[in-house]
Amino acid sequence: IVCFKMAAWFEMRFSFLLVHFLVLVGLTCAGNFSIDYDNNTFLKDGKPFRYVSGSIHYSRVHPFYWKDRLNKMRIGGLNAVQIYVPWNVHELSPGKFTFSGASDLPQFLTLAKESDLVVLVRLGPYICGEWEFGGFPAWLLTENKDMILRTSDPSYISFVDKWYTALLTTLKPYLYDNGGPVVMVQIENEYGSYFACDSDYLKFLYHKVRRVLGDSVIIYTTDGDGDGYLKCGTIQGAYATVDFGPTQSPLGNFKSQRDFEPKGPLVNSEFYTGWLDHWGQPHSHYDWVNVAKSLDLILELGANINMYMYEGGTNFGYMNGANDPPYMPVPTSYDYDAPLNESGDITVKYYAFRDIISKYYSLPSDPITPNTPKGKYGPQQMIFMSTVQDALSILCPEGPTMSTYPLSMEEVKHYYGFILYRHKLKSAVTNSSLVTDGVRDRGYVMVDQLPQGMLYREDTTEVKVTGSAGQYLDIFVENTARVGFSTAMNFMRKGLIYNVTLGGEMVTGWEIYPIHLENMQHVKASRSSPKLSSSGNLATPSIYGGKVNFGATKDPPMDTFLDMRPWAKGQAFVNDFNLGRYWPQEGPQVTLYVPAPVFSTTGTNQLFVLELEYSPCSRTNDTVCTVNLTDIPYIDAKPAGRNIEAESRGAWRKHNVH
Ligand SMILES: CCCC/N=C1\SC[C@@H]2[C@H](O)[C@H](O)[C@@H](O)CN12
Repeated sequence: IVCFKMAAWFEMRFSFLLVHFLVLVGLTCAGNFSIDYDNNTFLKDGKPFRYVSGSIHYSRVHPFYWKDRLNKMRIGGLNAVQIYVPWNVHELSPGKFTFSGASDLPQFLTLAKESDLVVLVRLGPYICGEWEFGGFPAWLLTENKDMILRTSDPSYISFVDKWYTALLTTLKPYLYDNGGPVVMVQIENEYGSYFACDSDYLKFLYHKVRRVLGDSVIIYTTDGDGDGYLKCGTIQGAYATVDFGPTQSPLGNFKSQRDFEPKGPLVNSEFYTGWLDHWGQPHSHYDWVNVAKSLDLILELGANINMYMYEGGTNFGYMNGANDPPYMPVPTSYDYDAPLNESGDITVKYYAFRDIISKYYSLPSDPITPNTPKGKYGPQQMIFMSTVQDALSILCPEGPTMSTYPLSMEEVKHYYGFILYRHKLKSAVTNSSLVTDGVRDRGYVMVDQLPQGMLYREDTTEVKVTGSAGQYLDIFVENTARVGFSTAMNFMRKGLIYNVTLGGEMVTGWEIYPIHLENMQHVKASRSSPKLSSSGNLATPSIYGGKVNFGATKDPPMDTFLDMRPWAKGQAFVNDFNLGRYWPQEGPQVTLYVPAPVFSTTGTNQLFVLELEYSPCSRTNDTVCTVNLTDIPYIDAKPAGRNIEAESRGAWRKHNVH
């Protein structure tokens, strides 16, 4: 308003100066964020500025809670947040872009600005982040299964170009120079850790951003703190930053940044406050004292810092990622042992880091926001509804694709979750070997819905099968995640990706059923029952449902945690919201976070579960057919027994963490 009145006053008196004045006013009203190389600092509106930032991923927090988390981050003493833009939540199919609902990036940026936080946007197109396929949409693999990701491969670049145009035009109004919160944008992600080292690719990304966003926004890169990483991860014109975890000598960690940026602000773009988990591994935990001391040392240097993660959140649905080798999917919880835990609650790290920050900056006067209340709703009655096979007309309304040989999920354009491969036996088999090393990633083998055994990509490629001619041989495959790191990313097809033999003969003639679990709510209770394998530890993958019982309370539904013990492994929904995967017997995650906003406050609420292996339910005794809604999260169970695979996973962690 001030700017407008000033412009109007000038127009009445010196219209010939108006053009010049408006330009001046425009610059004055908009912000300006730049690098002062002589004084090794950022400048925000001409004044030295050091950011104390935290990573939060909008795709991992229910939109209802975005404001709550951002406000807690501000009160925690932060003046900035860093986000990833996952391509696969914004372009669900080629050319169809969405920035709404849980993918409403403009809304998230608006809320960040309202919380007086500037935003560092990590554009991708690759984001790593233990997110499904590192953020890449899986349909890229349908377009060209030989595409070499993260290179100047023309088939890859053509899709990146279209995606970047949609993203950058959406982002432009939110640049700091245009009055928004976005002060810096990152291209790619730890590119120096990738085998390709394709500078033409980085140049393409850099110039694309410059063409759309203009010359003033700071473009940056992030790499591990080693010259070997920055050698291929940096590009002329983009400010090079590094990432490293708790350290007693941060100046040493910053040396590699100084080797590439002799002048300019020190920046640690990922200061690890905790670490990622893998199914079957102990929950990662970083001691808060050690992390706080290191935070203090970094702030004492005057360096800029982004704490990764500050709010980890949840891999809802099928969006968890995986690492390889060996293949190791990450759980639904992305708690990361972060200062704000998965459900946004304050932890000891929050208090500790806030105290450290208060040595350097005065804290907001607001009181620390209380944690959201949690509902302890107790046991929830479930009932068997149907086996997957008996519900195919609902779960796969489009019907099967017929094929001589198995087709991958990408070839039938079904990218996430589950798919059923069916073959009608031409002759009887008795204890015959079914063999394939093409299952991606877990396959449940059945004949006439009777479980025969399980296939797993890492160690089980054979199952003994018995059946009669005319019976259906079914292989129900779970895609447990596409790897989001290393060269392995380029070999990420899912479902059955190689042929199958039975008794030494090639199996030909398949019906292929993509499974749409979001249709579970329409499945009618069937009269059949799941069949139990001879070993007793596998039952026909089946769907169970139950009406949520909140008890006598009149209060609106609260955040709660779904404890699936003693069920084995599967996928859980509340109404049509896909909470994610559960696997309590594998651990370390046992409970699934259920954000309150997924419950209806007016109608009834339903729980739906696809159980893959074994449920406690039986026709004769439904008192045991329950799941539990508790008020306490449990994500650090000790995986049972010696697990060679888990130990080798530990090797990955040692090998890969720089
Ligand atoms: C040498 C590469 C190590 C892999 N980098 C990791 S493991 C945990 C974190 C997140 O994935 C983050 O998205 C990466 O940028 C850095 N990082």
